[in-house]
Amino acid sequence: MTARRIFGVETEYGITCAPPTGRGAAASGAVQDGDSHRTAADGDGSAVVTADDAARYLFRKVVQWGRSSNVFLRNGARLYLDVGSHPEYASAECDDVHQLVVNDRAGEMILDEMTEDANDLLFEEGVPGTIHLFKNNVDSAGNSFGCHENYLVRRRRDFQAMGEALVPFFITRQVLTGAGHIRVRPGGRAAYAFSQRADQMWDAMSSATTRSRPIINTRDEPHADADLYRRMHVIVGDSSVAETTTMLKVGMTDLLLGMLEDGAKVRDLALAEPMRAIREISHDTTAKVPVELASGRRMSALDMQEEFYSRVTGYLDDHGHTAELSGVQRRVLELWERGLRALRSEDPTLVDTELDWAVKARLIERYRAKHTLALDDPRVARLSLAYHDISPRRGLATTLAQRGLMARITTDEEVADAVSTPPSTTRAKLRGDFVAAAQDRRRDITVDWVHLKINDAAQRTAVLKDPFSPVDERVDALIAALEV
Ligand SMILES: Nc1ncnc2c1ncn2[C@@H]1O[C@H](COP(=O)(O)OP(=O)(O)OP(=O)(O)O)[C@@H](O)[C@H]1O
Ligand SMILES: [Mg+2]
Repeated sequence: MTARRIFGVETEYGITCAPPTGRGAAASGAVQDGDSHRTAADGDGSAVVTADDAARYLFRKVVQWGRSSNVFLRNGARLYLDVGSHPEYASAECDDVHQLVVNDRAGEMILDEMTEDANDLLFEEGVPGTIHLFKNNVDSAGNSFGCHENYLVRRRRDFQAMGEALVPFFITRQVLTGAGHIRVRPGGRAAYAFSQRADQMWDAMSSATTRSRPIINTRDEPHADADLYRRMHVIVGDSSVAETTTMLKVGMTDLLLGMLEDGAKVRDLALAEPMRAIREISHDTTAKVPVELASGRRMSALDMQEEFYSRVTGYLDDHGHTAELSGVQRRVLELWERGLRALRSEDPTLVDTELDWAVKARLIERYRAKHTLALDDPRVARLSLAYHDISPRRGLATTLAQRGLMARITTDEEVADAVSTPPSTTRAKLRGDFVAAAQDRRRDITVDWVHLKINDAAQRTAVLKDPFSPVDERVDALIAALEV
């Protein structure tokens, strides 16, 4: 059996309040306002709601019931407003990639409902504008925000070495899992790139997040038994719109981690200049231009991803794991291989309903051809932004999926269910049940990834150091105490 692993994805969302033109952000020229102190203004100069204010409207109901803008939900996830006014949804702990995609999509649904409520509130108060939420990584002011992946790994002395083996993987996987980005080249001309996030990363590994923007954050905060585990906190990925891109991003990383945890070494793929390579690779949409390795060898991102793919599949075969792979793991490997083939044969149609960069490129190219537009035309920028708008009405993903232009692996029913139901196989189940019981009985509690506490005279607390366990008698007792 491939080892069971806990993982979770945190997504920060872009937020803006578009001026009221009645046409929605995609058509109205909305920009994302990342600067909370700036007041955006529409064409005739009338002020509209800042991103900061929009975030406050968004969280007003949450603050009413949770008395905080940092809450844990019935589905085990965390929802909060961090600095910089970017709403964040941190998925519940999952132990299966499909389950993770479902919990992540439930987060979009929760945030979309909050957006609709906030827009109703704006309307009621006579405030002009429509709030939009974007699952992307950069706003029009150039501010970057993240999508972090978390993987539980066993604690061992060579965590740093494992991280170093992963850096070239994370730098090159963007040719498969990048969200696609129209960037402005020096000199002002627009060009398509694989990743929104690549230009924003400054460090390979570091214990700080925002200041240095490392690929892997090495801060030691396992949210689990610290004697046994570490949490690999990956900062570098683009947020994914297509479910299949999330699936591949997390699934391929999980399989590679399994191989490394089992003792396999990947030392020969270290890059000479990782932070230069990450940008060059993002900008080279052929994925075939070589970059220099520490060994002096030159390989392209495509060569390197082919190498990672063949090492992972070779490892699985050699250790008899291939036959035991789950359905979603097989799907991950199949898409990984097909993505590589699409790049090698320069045929994006092989993946243009599944990998964000290809889905988006196709959308943009068709639109440009139909209206004879340059890549840097503002209408193309708005279309590209609307790809990330989470609203099923204003955003494009739902329509693309309905037209068969974007693949899905979940059903609407599964996602709707996961709005209020935690994953059943991990610690998230205990947290979700506890939160639900407290909400139903209007009891005051304090919760984080590890702790569940009833805020009464007795201050009963359960400490859940095992993220794999969905059952715990102490939590049953806590829930019983809530119910009396
Ligand atoms: N033991 C664990 N191993 C791996 N992932 C975990 C574990 N416990 C929780 N997670 C996941 O890690 C993520 C933590 O999200 P959170 O936003 O709280 O991150 P953080 O790094 O602790 O804090 P911050 O975002 O404030 O820096 C969640 O998606 C959660 O499901
Ligand atoms: Mg977070």
